[in-house]
Amino acid sequence: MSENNYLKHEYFYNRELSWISFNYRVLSEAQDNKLPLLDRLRFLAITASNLDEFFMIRVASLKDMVQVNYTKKDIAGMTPGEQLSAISKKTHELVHDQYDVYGKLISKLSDNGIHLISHYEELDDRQERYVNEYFRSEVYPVLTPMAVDSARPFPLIQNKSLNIGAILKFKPSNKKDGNGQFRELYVSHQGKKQGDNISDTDFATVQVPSGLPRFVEIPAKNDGDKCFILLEQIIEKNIDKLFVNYEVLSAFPYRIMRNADLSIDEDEAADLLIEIQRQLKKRQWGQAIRLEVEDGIDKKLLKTLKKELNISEEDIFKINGPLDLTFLSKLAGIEGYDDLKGKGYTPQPAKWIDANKNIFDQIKEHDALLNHPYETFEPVIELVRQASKDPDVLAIKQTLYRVSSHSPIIASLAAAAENGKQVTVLVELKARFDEENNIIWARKLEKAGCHVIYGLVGLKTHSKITLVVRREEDGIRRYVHLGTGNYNDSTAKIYTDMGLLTCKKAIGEDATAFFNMLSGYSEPAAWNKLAVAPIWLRDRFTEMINRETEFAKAGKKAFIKAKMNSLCDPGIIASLYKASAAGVKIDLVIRGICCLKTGIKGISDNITVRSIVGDFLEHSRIFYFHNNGFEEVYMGSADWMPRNLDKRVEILFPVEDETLKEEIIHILDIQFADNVKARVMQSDGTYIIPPRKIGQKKLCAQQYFCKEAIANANEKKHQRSATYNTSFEPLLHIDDEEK
Ligand SMILES: Nc1ncnc2c1ncn2[C@@H]1O[C@H](COP(=O)(O)OP(=O)(O)OP(=O)(O)O)[C@@H](O)[C@H]1O
Repeated sequence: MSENNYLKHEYFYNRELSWISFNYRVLSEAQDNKLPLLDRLRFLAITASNLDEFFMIRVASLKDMVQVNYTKKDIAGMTPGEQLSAISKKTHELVHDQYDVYGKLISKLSDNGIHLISHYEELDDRQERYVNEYFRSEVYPVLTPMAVDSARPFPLIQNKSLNIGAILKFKPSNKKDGNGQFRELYVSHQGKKQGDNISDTDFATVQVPSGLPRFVEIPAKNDGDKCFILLEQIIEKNIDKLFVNYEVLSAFPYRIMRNADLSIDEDEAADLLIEIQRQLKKRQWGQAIRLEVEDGIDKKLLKTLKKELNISEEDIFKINGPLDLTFLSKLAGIEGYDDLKGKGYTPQPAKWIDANKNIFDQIKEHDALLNHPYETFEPVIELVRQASKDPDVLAIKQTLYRVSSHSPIIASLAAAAENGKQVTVLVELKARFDEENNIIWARKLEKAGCHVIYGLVGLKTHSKITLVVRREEDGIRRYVHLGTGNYNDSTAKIYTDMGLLTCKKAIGEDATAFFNMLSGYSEPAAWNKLAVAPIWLRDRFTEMINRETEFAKAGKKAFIKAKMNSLCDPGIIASLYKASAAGVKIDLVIRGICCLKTGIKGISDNITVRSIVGDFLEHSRIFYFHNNGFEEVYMGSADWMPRNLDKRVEILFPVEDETLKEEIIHILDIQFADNVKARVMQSDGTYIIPPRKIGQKKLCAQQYFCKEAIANANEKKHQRSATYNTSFEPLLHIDDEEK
């Protein structure tokens, strides 16, 4: 059967619904009462920010399709309209479940002495005085109350902003608050008289300032407790002070989400930077696609919002709790309360690289594998830092996608340029939601004398590669770092990513060709080792999958193992189905979206899919092909998604050193053995905790790797000290008591 026979709608899950199922897996972490309370709060916040992004990008894009009457079905056979209906139903359920969890967590927090005021009526006199004073001194000066009437149009409400809408009634001549002369003047200027419809009730809105802390600590009722109130509650309580001469009939918070997708026509944009900056301004005012309001909101207020924001019923979310739960991530970091938090983890010294030694000597001796965040990101920072100072280094080239705000890598690159080295930085400006930040440091690098290039027009450069060219006794040597995650030292502490440090000639030559391709558009005749998207990578993956199919057909052992964030490429999935049908065993760890269905008779019975959601964000992309016993292991920046394979510049690189290869296979195998955080996809698309056989121990892959990294670091320490016995028992299992 050809691949096309595997492209039937019934063989695929819709990607958006699969994503919602992923966010449910994150939510189930927030529901897990074995986890520390504040960690659960953090997971709940993640589900909220994930959902925001989902609406702004995916839902917005489907809305665009519906608007232009695009009715083409997706791979699962759903039109954009059908997808939107299904998404609306599922996200309403998800939000309901989020707030169910929220209620439970808040009540548990309260049991532990951390109280979050849910309505200002709960305040006692002392707290009320505190809140009113806080409003007067900190909040009031920042607010901009905006009245809406026939002469003043509905203001542009910012994307993701939290606002308070109010229905007001004019109170003429209230001596205490002024006598209403200004209002009368205004009314008369409109040619209206007192008592005309404008003076009856008005709508007004005020933005909850995003620059002020979302939650404010106030005196607690009991000694030793902590008590917080949300900023919108403080404003709601004092809203009459914003609208003197009015009676506030009702006031409720609301939040809107707008279409934030940037579809920059890069072919036409003369200057990419200017275009992005222009788009950034525009983003604020995209079409409203979601309105969140408090359950119980005044009907008249809701009607006004609905009309003015031009939003349909299914896009309105009535919420039983505070809007925008992303504030919980900050609350989860509250000082003290260590008993309510996880133990935390400090990335350990890397197994293969000693921070105190010359990094080039070490890479020359042996390729090095880095396993973040279990091992520190320091060797990557150190590579660029030492290169910036090393008199023998001639050039540094690096792709940068998302960096931390005070990136030591940026500082080293700038220092290298100032030290007279050729520094070329390929900056990907279009990393979603990060554009403004990216422009700032790109300019900083340019000022320092780096060649900053902005990638290929129309193709996002998602690869993570660094090349250091060094003059050595026997000639020029190229040192390369290749990774699965961004050069971001902050996220490297919480995202699981892998890296390879090597000075193998073949990879060094490819690295040079890669940068020349990006800066000079010169296409190499052939690559030694790397497979690069968008031209070569899809074919390479397909060939390697098909090769396993052929081995299986020939009655040989055939095995594919892969780990990635998302799998939704129809072509790759069809190749996997074909391979499975031929007898190839395929084990996949897919954290997020997975459009592949397991358990289809004769199609995917040999495929297993599991997802791991844990304290660290699973982010590495690893690929294993049995290759008739000549095992091949690859890592890279690309998921099996059309955007990665066809629209981005991505790199897949092999790990050829036998010891490192074994390490990676071991890393994959531990993830396949996880029976704590893993969830296994069932043939109906649900995910379940893998059942444990009697006597089988619990194994949590992330905890396992933490312990292994600690054990490796200890072993290294012991080796250095002559007084220590060097024998060491590697940790093999997590204790049964462990969560
Ligand atoms: N432990 C966790 N579990 C689940 N989700 C998490 C966790 N930690 C962070 N996140 C969420 O994951 C999001 C980032 O995931 P994503 O796969 O989009 O990463 P990325 O760096 O954008 O990927 P890419 O390499 O494709 O650019 C964050 O915005 C955050 O909301």
